[in-house]
Amino acid sequence: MERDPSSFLFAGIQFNRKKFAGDFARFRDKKERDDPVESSSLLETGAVEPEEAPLSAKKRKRKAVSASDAVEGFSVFKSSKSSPDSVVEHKERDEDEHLKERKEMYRQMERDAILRKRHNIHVSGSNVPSPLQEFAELKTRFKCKSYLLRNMAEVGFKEPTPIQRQAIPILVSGRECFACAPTGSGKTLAFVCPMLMKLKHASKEGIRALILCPTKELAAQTTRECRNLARGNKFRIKLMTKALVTNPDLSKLRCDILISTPLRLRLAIKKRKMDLSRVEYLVLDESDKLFELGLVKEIDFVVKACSNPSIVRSLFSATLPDYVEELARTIMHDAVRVIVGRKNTASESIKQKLVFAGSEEGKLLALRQSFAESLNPPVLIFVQSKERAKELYGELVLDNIRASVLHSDLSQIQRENAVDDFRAGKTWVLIATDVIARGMDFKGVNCVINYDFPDSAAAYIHRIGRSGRAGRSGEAVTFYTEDDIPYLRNIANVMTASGCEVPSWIMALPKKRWKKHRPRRESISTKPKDERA
Ligand SMILES: Nc1ncnc2c1ncn2[C@@H]1O[C@H](COP(=O)(O)OP(=O)(O)OP(=O)(O)O)[C@@H](O)[C@H]1O
Repeated sequence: MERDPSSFLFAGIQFNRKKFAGDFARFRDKKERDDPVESSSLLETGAVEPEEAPLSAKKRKRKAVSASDAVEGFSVFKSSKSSPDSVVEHKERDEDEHLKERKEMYRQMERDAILRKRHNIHVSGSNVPSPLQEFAELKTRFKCKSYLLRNMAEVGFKEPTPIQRQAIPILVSGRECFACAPTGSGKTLAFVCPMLMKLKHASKEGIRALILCPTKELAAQTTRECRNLARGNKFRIKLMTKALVTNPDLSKLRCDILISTPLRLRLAIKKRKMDLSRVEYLVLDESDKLFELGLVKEIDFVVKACSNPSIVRSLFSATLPDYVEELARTIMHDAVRVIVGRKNTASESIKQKLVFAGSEEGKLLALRQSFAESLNPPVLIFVQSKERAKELYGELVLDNIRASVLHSDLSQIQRENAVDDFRAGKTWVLIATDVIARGMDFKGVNCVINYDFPDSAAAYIHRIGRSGRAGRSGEAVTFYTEDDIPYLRNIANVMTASGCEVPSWIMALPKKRWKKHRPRRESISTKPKDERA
């Protein structure tokens, strides 16, 4: 028997149209009267529709529903939850909303990608929060309090730096993050700002946030910066000083933010039973240095002591070796990785130069010549040991150069004075060991001189990063002798990566796996060799 082509809707049902012709006609008439759109269109469509078809069918359905708006009692019907039509309508609206949301999400992702590209921000991780276009978004998107925006504006922060654009939304959203961005690019604000936002207001609930820094100088500087940004709020921000560590009541310490070096913190936990179980926010600043100092156990101890399950941890540095990333992944949960520019490169605003000085005597001559001819203070000079810092200081004082010196043999007060005098412009030259190579923010250092060749590429990047900060230009001069030539290539690679020219013979040197390079050097002195002590 030939099948009636109009009966496909009833496929699988044995329906004798001839026998029930009268009922069929009545049914058909009624359906067409009640629902003209639906009846004709549905009957015309095939059983299998193309991909877009459900949408158009939905639109048609909506039209049909709107036709019934005129039906008496419709409003009661509409409000009835049990009505199947209302359920369908809700479902459709939800689907529409969902579709709109998805479209908006894709548009936002596109905008985020453009912004990240413009600022050289690279991210990896799931659902990374959108970067900031401007600081004002902190208020609209994250309800940042006015005092913080005011304080940032007062210190002259007009727009966020790349690391701030990305790291702040990540941390404020409660996500963990490890970040690598050039020296002087504003990483401190990138972790202090979200910390203040998350803490909201002062509270006496134990220690709520903790920042670990590799040196006392950097811890003091970070404390000052936190206090400046928190002005107008009653946050209690404490620096872990020697006096505080020896305080017998340390176990009862209540503060919103504590800033410490790992060793002092370990002492405080072990000897004074300091409680870190309420810490909501942990930052490891200069994280690679913290791990490099042989402090992996200490850091692990601190991370475990911060046992609050909702803690947000973050790692920041201008250099992030792979092993630190791996460590970060082991301690962090669903962290976002943020890299600004290229990983482990120097700031592009620094003009870098290599100078062959031949011998130790040659270095002193070259330095004196530079002072006589071209050096523009403030100048920061790095040497490889405290003994050499003292020797060079002795020489420069003879030349009537207004210099100060900073090394680990000095008392804390003497170290602070050396930094303060240099900051205040009372001294023009600061001679130092690597103790201040990391994180120290001396505004307007014109030139960094690596009097002694740095002992690693990371040390080089951080040392020269004391100049050329916050978008200013700077200069870095690195002296080298015969002993340093095997290690030149590693520095040259950093230089070329940040756009500086390097003689081709240096680039042709063999690559060398770099362990610490700290050769024995002749003492710094203009005295004849047989007269030296
Ligand atoms: N948004 C901003 N606009 C202008 N200046 C800023 C901004 N954020 C920070 N700064 C300034 O930039 C300088 C460098 O900032 P910061 O010390 O945080 O750099 P950093 O990235 O931590 O550097 P390092 O790797 O050497 O530790 C500081 O003087 C700081 O006040």
